[in-house]
Amino acid sequence: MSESEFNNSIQSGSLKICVIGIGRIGLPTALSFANSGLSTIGLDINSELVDMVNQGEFPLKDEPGYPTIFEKVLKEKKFTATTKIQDAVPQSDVIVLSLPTPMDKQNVPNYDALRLVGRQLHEFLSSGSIVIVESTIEPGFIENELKSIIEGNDLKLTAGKNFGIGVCPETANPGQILNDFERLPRLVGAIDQRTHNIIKKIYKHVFTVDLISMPDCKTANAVKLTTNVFRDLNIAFINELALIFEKSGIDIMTVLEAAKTKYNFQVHYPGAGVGGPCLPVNSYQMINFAKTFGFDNFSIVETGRRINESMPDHVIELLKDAFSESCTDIKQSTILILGVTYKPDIKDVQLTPAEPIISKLHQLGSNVKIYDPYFKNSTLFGINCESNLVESLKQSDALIVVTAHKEFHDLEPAFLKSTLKSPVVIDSRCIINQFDAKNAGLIYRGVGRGKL
Ligand SMILES: NC(=O)c1ccc[n+]([C@@H]2O[C@H](COP(=O)([O-])OP(=O)(O)OC[C@H]3O[C@@H](n4cnc5c(N)ncnc54)[C@H](O)[C@@H]3O)[C@@H](O)[C@H]2O)c1
Ligand SMILES: CC(=O)N[C@@H]1[C@@H](OP(=O)(O)OP(=O)(O)OC[C@H]2O[C@@H](n3ccc(=O)[nH]c3=O)[C@H](O)[C@@H]2O)O[C@H](CO)[C@@H](O)[C@@H]1O
Repeated sequence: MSESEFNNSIQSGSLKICVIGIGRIGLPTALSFANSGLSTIGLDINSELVDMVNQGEFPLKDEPGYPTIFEKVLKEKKFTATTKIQDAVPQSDVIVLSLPTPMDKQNVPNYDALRLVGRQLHEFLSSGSIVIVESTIEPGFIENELKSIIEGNDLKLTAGKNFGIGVCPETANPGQILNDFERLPRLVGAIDQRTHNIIKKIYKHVFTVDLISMPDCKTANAVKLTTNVFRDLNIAFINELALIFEKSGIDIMTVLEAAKTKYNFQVHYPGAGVGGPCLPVNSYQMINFAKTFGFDNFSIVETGRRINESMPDHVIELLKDAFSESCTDIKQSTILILGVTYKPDIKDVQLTPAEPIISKLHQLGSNVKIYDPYFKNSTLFGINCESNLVESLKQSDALIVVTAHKEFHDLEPAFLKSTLKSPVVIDSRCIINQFDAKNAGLIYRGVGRGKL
């Protein structure tokens, strides 16, 4: 299709969209496309997910606004899902890739899903189509790998000639994706100007947010990584500062609240570690990217990762210190983990720091309980999660706040003192007032807080 034909098909609503990967990001993306009036097919290898969606059950309960949009586009028959790429891709004009880009156990980024789908697109992509990669990838992956995979060796497809490829990196934040889709600017990069212009027209039609033109795909992907690695590093700085302040009797939260008054201080908070599918992975993507240019040691990013990955150990050290004060033997003790998701108020445990904390407690011979409002009556990390907070506290020798869900902010020290078997509280997110904790008779340790 020519640029003007794409424009006409957007306005007439005849443009056909296929979103490949309808997970946390891809499903809301597909629904937003459908909600803009464009018929959209969601493609996924997870047949249970596809069946669930086609039966009208929305899987992302923690994404406000989307259950309503989901019902609307299903009723309008603007959205369906399938596992069959051969049914979805040939009839689509625009293919959006929202595929996972995880890392392996050695922290090496894994782009196999994109490579596999790239080979399938070589087989099923219709001439004149546009491929838009929303997944978070290293700069250059499109230009140096994916483009050639889709082109293949039979000259059937040539990028810039009979198909276009570009990127619009994801910027949404789990738990508030709709809000972010309606608010946050999006980056657009492509292999040629025509594709760039078409992608901008499509995203302006669907998301109505500011679109920031980048000179090419790799620059757009570089911006995406830069912003998240910047965040990972800043958190590492505050985490290491927290260790120093603990020894010097300075309260990190008091420092941060005051520092926030400086106009150019961007506040970050200490914690049990940095989890999620973004920040840890994006830092290792950046490290991997640097290696391709001979920077075998992107030292500041690697140091930041080491600090953030050491925080679960620090939480365990705080527990050991508190147990030495309460003369509790960590072996055979029962420890309650409060909050197990990687960040507050969403149901997602990807790379959560709770996992290494739990594993280390088991190695020390402790019995671990989990209470998380998003995982009641579930089994996580081999543990049957608790469904009743009070009962869990009564059976526990210590409490570790790992993830500060909204509902934990009201926990009163006196209540904890009266319910815990022994009054030990490790607060990795500093949500409990340490003076109130002391006055209530708790043996309290907070990340970044000296002993009172
Ligand atoms: N989750 C976030 O907060 C977030 C934020 C910004 C960017 N991103 C990026 O967006 C991309 C997608 O992340 P996500 O969180 O939505 O992942 P996800 O795991 O929630 O969803 C990915 C989906 O792709 C499907 N899939 C995997 N291989 C497939 C294949 N070969 N064909 C079809 N479907 C396949 C999976 O079944 C899954 O449903 C990643 O690159 C991630 O880095 C995620
Ligand atoms: C599109 C995209 O890529 N969006 C990202 C997404 O990132 P995300 O979903 O991974 O969430 P994050 O908030 O970054 O948290 C990650 C981990 O870091 C811990 N943390 C956080 C802040 C802090 O001060 N101290 C901490 O210790 C926290 O507990 C958690 O484990 O949303 C962020 C806005 O929320 C965005 O900025 C960020 O670009």
